[in-house]
Amino acid sequence: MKLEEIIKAVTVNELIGSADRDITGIQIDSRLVGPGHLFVAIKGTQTDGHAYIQKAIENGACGIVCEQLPEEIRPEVTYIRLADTEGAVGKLATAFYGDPTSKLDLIGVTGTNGKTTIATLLYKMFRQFGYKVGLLSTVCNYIDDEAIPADHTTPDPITLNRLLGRMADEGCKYAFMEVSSHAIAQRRIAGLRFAGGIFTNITRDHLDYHKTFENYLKAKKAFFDNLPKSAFALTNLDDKNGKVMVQNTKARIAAYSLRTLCDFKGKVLEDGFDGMLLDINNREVNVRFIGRFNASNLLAVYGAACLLGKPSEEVLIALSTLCPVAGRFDALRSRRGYTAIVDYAHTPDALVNVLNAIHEVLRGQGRVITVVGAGGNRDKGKRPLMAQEAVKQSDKVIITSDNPRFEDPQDIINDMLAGLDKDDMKKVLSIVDRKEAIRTACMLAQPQDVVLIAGKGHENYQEIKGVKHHFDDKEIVNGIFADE
Ligand SMILES: CC(=O)N[C@H]1[C@@H](OP(=O)(O)OP(=O)(O)OC[C@H]2O[C@@H](n3ccc(=O)[nH]c3=O)[C@H](O)[C@@H]2O)O[C@H](CO)[C@@H](O)[C@@H]1O[C@H](C)C(=O)N[C@@H](C)C(=O)N[C@H](CCC(=O)O)C(=O)O
Ligand SMILES: Nc1ncnc2c1ncn2[C@@H]1O[C@H](COP(=O)(O)OP(=O)(O)OP(=O)(O)O)[C@@H](O)[C@H]1O
Repeated sequence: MKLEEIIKAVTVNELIGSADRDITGIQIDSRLVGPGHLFVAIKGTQTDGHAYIQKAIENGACGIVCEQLPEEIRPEVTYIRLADTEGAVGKLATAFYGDPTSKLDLIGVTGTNGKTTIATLLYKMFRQFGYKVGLLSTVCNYIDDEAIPADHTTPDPITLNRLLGRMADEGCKYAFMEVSSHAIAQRRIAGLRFAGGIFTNITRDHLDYHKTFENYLKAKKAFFDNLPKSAFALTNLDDKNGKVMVQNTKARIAAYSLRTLCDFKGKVLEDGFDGMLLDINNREVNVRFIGRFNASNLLAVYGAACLLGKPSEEVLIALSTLCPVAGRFDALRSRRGYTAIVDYAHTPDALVNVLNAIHEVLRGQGRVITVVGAGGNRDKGKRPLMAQEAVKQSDKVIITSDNPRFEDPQDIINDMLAGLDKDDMKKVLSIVDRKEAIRTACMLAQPQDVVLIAGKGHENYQEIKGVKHHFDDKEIVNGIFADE
């Protein structure tokens, strides 16, 4: 593609060299640059991409987008100076990858919890309806049935547009994506035209990055502020910031709730460890999901599907066939009679919700044994809160490692224990080895009990001192069940 076509997408302050060049790739990382690429220098959180301009040229870049020109200007390179490269890169990538969101309907899901669940269920549902569909999610990205490993909730703008470009080229009619607050703040989604946005909820999280809850809220809200008029903005009225989230949007507002009468109103009529009976807009549907928060997620899925024009009857039928997303309230039954639930509740609020859901179903007929940890090198403030919430609603708590990254797992456990008093400690064991912790919880369980394995057991690995080790909570539980 010609450079002049790409840079039409942004306001250029200064152009040095020819814009009549063929561009074969676009990069924000000099290490990925190849011959004929356009390199965009971004001031990041760790380093300044401007320091790598010469490296990018050595690797073959023929165009440089920057905020400050380098001292050495080379005749064989075109330099494009503009005011804000971070804000521009998404727009440049969108232009380079053929404006994918003009060819498919992109729906973004944002909020502290529920993004993966809702985006994945919409992807599954629309494939059931017979469409080719894309998914961009923390667990894995999909271009229809092709799985592409994910290393972010929302990828960097180049990867994001490349994936969306492939989805459009391969005939996907819809793409569902998780939109993280980091991605909004860093404008990874700039240049994309959304057909819809869904808000789940907002509670304390990611304050290591956003610093204050207000900044975190502002980042999420910016997503809705920037939706186009043609899009829908589907919000959750059960969250206290549900209305605030959409107050400045130009998009068509719709709402879902388990409490208030609105566009998509639901109610839990019956619940058990095998599923729930829901009432959605006065029609009953059996679903294979557990917990009120999942009823809320399913309402969002229902609402979004209806807003995308699917008949409500068809959507209800599809809802009844959907299965839980791996590791999201995954209930496993032991031959000894107890239930193990693997859930990636990794915020205090998610932990409260999961424990509430377990108690709603247990109705005092069994005990709850919780295995919980907290991730390393992230928001330390939530560690004592996780321990406190676990203790409040469990009969026994085993505090253990949970993706410690570069930190010493024992230090993280100590931060969690610091939130507990002497009485709390009577219920608590700490076992650093996560496998051993799960095994001990299962050993302690009696028939009727529930073992909750919570915390972000980072999908299928644990990063310990920077090295990733395969680790899958569900695999461990199935191994224990096999030995029982
Ligand atoms: C703190 C943070 O969010 N950082 C993100 C940010 O990188 P950065 O600003 O820190 O980049 P930097 O390291 O300072 O480098 C600046 C620039 O120099 C470039 N560079 C750097 C070195 C070099 O040799 N050559 C070179 O060109 C870099 O490619 C970059 O363009 O922009 C990058 C591109 O989009 C992201 O990959 C990176 O994510 C880091 C790896 C990360 O871990 N982010 C997490 C916190 C994150 O984004 N999480 C959210 C949600 C998680 C959740 O909900 O649980 C997500 O969406 O995944
Ligand atoms: N609507 C909800 N309200 C509160 N908690 C929820 C909700 N949906 C899911 N959870 C809890 O959060 C956990 C993570 O769910 P999910 O992966 O869907 O969220 P997420 O927003 O994608 O988070 P992440 O991107 O960090 O994985 C679930 O296992 C459950 O414990």
